[in-house]
Amino acid sequence: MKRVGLVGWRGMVGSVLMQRMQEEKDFDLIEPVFFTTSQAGAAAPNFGKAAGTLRDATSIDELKAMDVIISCQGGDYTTEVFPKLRAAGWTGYWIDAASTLRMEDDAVIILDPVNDDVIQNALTKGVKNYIGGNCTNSILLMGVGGLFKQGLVEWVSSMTYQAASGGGANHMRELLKGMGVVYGAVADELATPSSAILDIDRKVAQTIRSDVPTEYFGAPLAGGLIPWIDKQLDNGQSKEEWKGQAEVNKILGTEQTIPVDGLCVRIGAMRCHSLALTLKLKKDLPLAEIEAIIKSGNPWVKWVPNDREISVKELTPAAITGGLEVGVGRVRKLNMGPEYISAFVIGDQLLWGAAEPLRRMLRILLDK
Ligand SMILES: NC(=O)C1=CN([C@@H]2O[C@H](COP(=O)(O)OP(=O)(O)OC[C@H]3O[C@@H](n4cnc5c(N)ncnc54)[C@H](OP(=O)(O)O)[C@@H]3O)[C@@H](O)[C@H]2O)C=CC1
Ligand SMILES: N[C@@H](CC(=O)OP(=O)(O)O)C(=O)O
Repeated sequence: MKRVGLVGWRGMVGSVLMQRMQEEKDFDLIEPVFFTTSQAGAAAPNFGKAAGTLRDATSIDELKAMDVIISCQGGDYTTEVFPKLRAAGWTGYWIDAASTLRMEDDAVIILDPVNDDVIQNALTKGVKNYIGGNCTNSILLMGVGGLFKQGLVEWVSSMTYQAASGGGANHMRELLKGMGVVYGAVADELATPSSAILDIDRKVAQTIRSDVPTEYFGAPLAGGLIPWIDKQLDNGQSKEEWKGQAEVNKILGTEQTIPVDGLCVRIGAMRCHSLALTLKLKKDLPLAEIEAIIKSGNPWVKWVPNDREISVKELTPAAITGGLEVGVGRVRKLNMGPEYISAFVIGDQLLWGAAEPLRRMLRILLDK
């Protein structure tokens, strides 16, 4: 049985991973060893299998004893520990949620329903580093990967609506606190049907400007949005926007770069990222054929017909959150010409966007 080191298991991505591993009975197939950066020596969690005590996640000797390590601990941890571990001669498999190693030549970005061929090819070549993609890109490809796989996409513009969870647990809390602060400021007026809506609006605007907490997001998110995610690059893109083209092409293993660009925006959803896409296809295909190709992309595509009633019910964070289905809808031809189509893609960014590709990579290794 393979010894699998789990680092970052109690964080947000890690907790979702543990939940999925229990659901899929992955613990039956491995000897889990739990690591920590803060509580070494304390009792390890029991996810259906006793695992002794927590090991020190910075101990290269302890880590070296693992066949596989899955890290959801974050980029700083990877930067600190991974090079030391390899330098110490460790040849096990490293599976990671953090972006640190994604673009390295000796690493593969994993999203097996889309790029199993790339993963299998890398395994054959002896590649040992398998890194989860950026959540937005993974959801984009889980949604409309079928069109990419058939070589039909000339370019895609992706305008995103990204959930608070992309920042982490504290960001989700800040969003909820902010919602509470806004509501609290006008609770009395709301309880009084005769109160003037413009007075309520003025009070809400003032509250958002001055009282909504901004410690983690740096700007008020409740009742608003933030049109920038991640660092600023010299070319005017945000780092999140830069990842689009870089990662999508690496995931697909394209020989000729497919342009991917757009604006990434944080909105007040909890854990569903959405993308409004404009795709330029290489040819004018009937909508029915486009639908069939998108549906054939993978079994988790949830096709939503371009119908008002169904879209507002099925293509929303409320409908999609907590599940593995990736909603794809609002697909129609655009005024720009017959090769231009729109699509709205929505997925739970903690599942396909973070934990699930890591879990499935472990399974691929166990089945090898
Ligand atoms: N958030 C996301 O949507 C995505 C995140 N990722 C990547 O995954 C990595 C981890 O992200 P995320 O899970 O959000 O990070 P978290 O901040 O939730 O967890 C990271 C670590 O913080 C420590 N920690 C300290 N206090 C607590 C606490 N009260 N509860 C739980 N853990 C605590 C834990 O380490 P210890 O047990 O050692 O103390 C934990 O493993 C990052 O590199 C991120 O880039 C990738 C894709 C999407
Ligand atoms: N940056 C993403 C979340 C994330 O962790 O991305 P990455 O794994 O590329 O750092 C967001 O904020 O929604």
